[in-house]
Amino acid sequence: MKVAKFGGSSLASGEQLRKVFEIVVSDPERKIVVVSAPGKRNSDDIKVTDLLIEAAEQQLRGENGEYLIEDVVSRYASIAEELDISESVITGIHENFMALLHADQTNPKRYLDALKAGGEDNNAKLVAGYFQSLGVEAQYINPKKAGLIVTDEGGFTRVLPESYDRLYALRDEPGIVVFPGFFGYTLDGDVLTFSRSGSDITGSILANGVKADLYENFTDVDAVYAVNPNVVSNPKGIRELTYREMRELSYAGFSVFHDEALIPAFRAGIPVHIQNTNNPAAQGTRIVNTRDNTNGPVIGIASDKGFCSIYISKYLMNREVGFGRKLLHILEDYGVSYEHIPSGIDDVTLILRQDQMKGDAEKKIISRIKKELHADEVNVEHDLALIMVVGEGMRHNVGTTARASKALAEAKVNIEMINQGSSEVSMMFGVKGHNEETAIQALYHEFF
Ligand SMILES: Nc1ncnc2c1ncn2[C@@H]1O[C@H](COP(=O)(O)OP(=O)(O)O)[C@@H](O)[C@H]1O
Ligand SMILES: N[C@@H](CC(=O)OP(=O)(O)O)C(=O)O
Repeated sequence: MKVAKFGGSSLASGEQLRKVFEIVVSDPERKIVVVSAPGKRNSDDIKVTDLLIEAAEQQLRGENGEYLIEDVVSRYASIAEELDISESVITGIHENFMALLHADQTNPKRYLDALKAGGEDNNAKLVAGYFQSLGVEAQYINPKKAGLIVTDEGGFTRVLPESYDRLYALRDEPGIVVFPGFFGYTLDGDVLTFSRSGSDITGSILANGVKADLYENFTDVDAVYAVNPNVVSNPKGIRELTYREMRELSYAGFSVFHDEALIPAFRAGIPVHIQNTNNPAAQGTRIVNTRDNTNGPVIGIASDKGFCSIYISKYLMNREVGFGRKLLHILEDYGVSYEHIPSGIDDVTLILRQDQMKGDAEKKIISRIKKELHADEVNVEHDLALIMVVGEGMRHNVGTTARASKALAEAKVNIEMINQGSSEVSMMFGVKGHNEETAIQALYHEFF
């Protein structure tokens, strides 16, 4: 049995849905179909999810977001029209979105999540209706009915482990199950969405729950490429990646697959296959536990912007018991998490996502570090990009760091920090945000 997830780009128009249908029915093993909300039809388009977020925010500001809901509904209507799906389906979708828009706003986060989730929920109904109209046994199944139970952990949606056992029963449903991605229900019956692009997570949870043989993730590229194809043209496609490599690369910026979507499939030993809806004959990329051929030290290079670093220096920091704890406690007081902590004898650097520093949080954090920890020096650097060079082969190859540093030096990119850390499959370089693309191109040409 296979779980097939289709992303927003695969569901943006009637023409795309036709391709999805052909793919699903061409393999009887494709039993569970997870869908996102309609995505962009071209590069200037807006995703349905973004329209829904804007509509919710307008309502919460006391403005009227109804015109945005009309835009959203017209997206479903044009798909339905292209595919000759009964108008009553669109009437139902319109009513549902209007009810969500005018729902109780006492808890703004819950209100926003419910409206956002409507994008995938209504799309699953539309896709199931389309499959039925072509004479195929298919049904929409709601995550609450299926038992996809989630919880809110400090603002992050996490699946509850008991969901997996409940979801197993989906195996026995008749025909094809069309399941909306991106959200689940709390034990109290509230809708909670995963983070953006979270339908990949739903697909992985379902693959684990039904103990699928394969989790197929259909998108709009022939493969996961060694670098972001928007930064280097025609980059090398990757045939096989390990879970660990993909986890590092998706965390560090490969937006093609959500970084939280690997763990459920990985825990159940289910391989993930990333494929192209627009070219299903292409080989795609398989994500597996181990791969035989390491093909040189590096398999991919990812990057992400929007980081800052706090450098703290204090003579004899290494001898001071509790220094790290006190430092991290200050961050905790402001609800700030860290990404990396490279350290030396007398110094430590905290690398954080800059957007967490709301209001005067940064000022307060710095002043407390200075006062409470009696630091000799505290410096903040903004607008950093982190570049992750990843590959299982790195463990067996000598000189990879030297090659990377040389390539960056030749491209005149100053390395702000290096962290080889405890991960055996990656090394990280911090560079100024404006050097990100130059750095990626230089590293790509060095290793590929
Ligand atoms: N290394 C990479 N390999 C392939 N695609 C990548 C990579 N890095 C970023 N991308 C981008 O990810 C996009 C696919 O992800 P996404 O837009 O979320 O698709 P979907 O609509 O299927 O969810 C590609 O079109 C590509 O622009
Ligand atoms: N529609 C949601 C969830 C999702 O997974 O979408 P996509 O498959 O288009 O990345 C979002 O835009 O975040």
